[in-house]
Amino acid sequence: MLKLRSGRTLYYGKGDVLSYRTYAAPLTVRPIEVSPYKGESNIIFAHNITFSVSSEVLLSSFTEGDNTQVVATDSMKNFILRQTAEYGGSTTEGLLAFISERFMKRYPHIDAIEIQADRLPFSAVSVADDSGWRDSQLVFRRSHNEHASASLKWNRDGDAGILAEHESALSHIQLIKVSGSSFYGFVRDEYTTLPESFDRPLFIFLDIFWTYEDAEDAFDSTRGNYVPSEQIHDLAHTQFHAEQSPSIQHLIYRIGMSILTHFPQLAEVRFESNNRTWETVVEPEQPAGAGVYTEPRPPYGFQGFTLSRADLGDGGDKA
Ligand SMILES: O=c1[nH]c(=O)c2[nH]c(=O)[nH]c2[nH]1
Repeated sequence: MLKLRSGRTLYYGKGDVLSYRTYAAPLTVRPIEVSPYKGESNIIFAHNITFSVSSEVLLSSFTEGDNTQVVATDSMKNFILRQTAEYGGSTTEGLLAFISERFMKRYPHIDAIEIQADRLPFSAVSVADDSGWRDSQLVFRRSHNEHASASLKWNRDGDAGILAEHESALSHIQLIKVSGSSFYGFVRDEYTTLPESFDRPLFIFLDIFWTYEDAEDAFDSTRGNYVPSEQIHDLAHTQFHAEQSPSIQHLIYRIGMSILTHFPQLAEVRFESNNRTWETVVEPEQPAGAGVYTEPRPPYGFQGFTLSRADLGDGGDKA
């Protein structure tokens, strides 16, 4: 939310700016051992962008209906789409920085910008030819699974914008582990009806957010330090798969330690999780036996947690 120096909230902008760019520069990333991900063709580089601006000189547009300094949100949409054609990089964060920097230059009366984008994921379909199965370079399917996103805030300093905040994210992860999770030892008192569970089918909704020590690493993948959401996802999978979790609280802590250990270029990692554990209808009689579950009834539980490099301590974590 953008504010004036006086502390007054003042902003306007455009949401749902849908931008389907084709043939952006391919992304290549440094591989990590727990992920097969090495990069992305970026043949489709698509985003849903939200853009807003703030400025002292816009006050009169609210108080007096004076539109002389108002860049129409329709023009903002056109600006975003046209600049997207000119972007030469390969990351969502880089695209948002490019648009913001150009906007600050073009409209010197704008003091601050907030820009956010959800990547619209498309994955190549598999096609067979004489040498076997390969990814089509022409046909893609829209994915409605988890997606990457990023947000940036800029404040004007002279001719340019100075980056005030940045965050990258992987949103709407939904993971179920059918066995190997427990929840016991919690406070038992007159309000407790929940039985202790030593092996529950743990279904979590999870959003993971991260910030870089130096945001240039997010903007410019050629520096070799870009952290792709796919590798973050694979680290989260690996941790969930490998460990017996005593709670979601501890699970997200362990995922966070693993992320900060693998990526020294990150300053912080943040989690928002939901507990969507299936309700048991028919208890399995033995491990890996037939059980039947149904959707849990509301309400749901949630957790939030932030880790920074200070949490790694000396020598880092062995996660
Ligand atoms: O992982 C969990 N953490 C909790 O704090 C909690 N509370 C609850 O009812 N179930 C769970 N599960």
